[in-house]
Amino acid sequence: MNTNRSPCGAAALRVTDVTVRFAGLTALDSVSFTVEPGSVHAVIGPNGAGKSTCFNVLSGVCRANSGSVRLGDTELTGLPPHRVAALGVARTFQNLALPPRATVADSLLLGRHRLTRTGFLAAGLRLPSAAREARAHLRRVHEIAAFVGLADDLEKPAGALPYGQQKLVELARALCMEPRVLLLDEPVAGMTADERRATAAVIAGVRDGLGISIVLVEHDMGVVMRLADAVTVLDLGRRIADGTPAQVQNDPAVVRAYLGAPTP
Ligand SMILES: Nc1ncnc2c1ncn2[C@@H]1O[C@H](COP(=O)(O)OP(=O)(O)OP(=O)(O)O)[C@@H](O)[C@H]1O
Repeated sequence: MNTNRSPCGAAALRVTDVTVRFAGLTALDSVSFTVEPGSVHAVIGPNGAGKSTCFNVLSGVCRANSGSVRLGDTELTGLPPHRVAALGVARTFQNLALPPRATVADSLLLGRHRLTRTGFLAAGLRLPSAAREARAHLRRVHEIAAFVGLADDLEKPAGALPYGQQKLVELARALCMEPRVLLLDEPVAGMTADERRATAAVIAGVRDGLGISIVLVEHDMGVVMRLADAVTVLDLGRRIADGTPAQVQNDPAVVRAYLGAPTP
């Protein structure tokens, strides 16, 4: 697969002092962390820690009350989701969001939509430029499907695939947007052990082979500890630890947050 397609090269994703309040509840309290280019950065924490809220801020679904999110020199703060996606931050969803009857190929082509230059008039008139562009997108869809291991499933309805493969279709669709940063919301939730292993290998391949930065919200600590280069731990909306998997695993504040032990 051509691995040199990220639009504007490597850039750090900087989250600075982000605060989100919902009617009196502070879901994120001045949270900061930096996702280094080409790394897997996990955001973990017990239930209600603020992980989904953080994810929603990064993807533009949720507006922060204060603080900023920047990708390299580009300000993402307050932009709507489609603008954030256009600037190179793609996301997958915790629950599958695939059109059930569409084939895998069509689902992946949906991911190419923002990169399509030909207007609907040229496409409708079947101009040669439109046909050339459509062929190039289809070629790329085939490359990405092969990269994630879905090459033999392109003509199947996405909704008929086993659950683990449907999640891979979602991941492949996000890759079809040629992102610089990929936000993965619980990518292995509900999977069998084999599916978890296969998906973890694909995620590592995306980082190592494509150089795309990945932000991972995941409850499966085995996957987090194996895959992540860095981990930010949230508890009750606050960042309580930040470091390598080994560092945060041994951090007393993290142990307390997960075990619910009282703070001395
Ligand atoms: N739209 C909302 N309105 C009001 N409160 C919200 C909203 N979204 C989240 N919250 C609250 O904000 C806090 C953080 O929630 P969030 O879903 O971000 O945590 P989480 O770490 O993703 O939890 P989980 O692991 O259970 O999914 C929780 O107390 C939650 O109830």
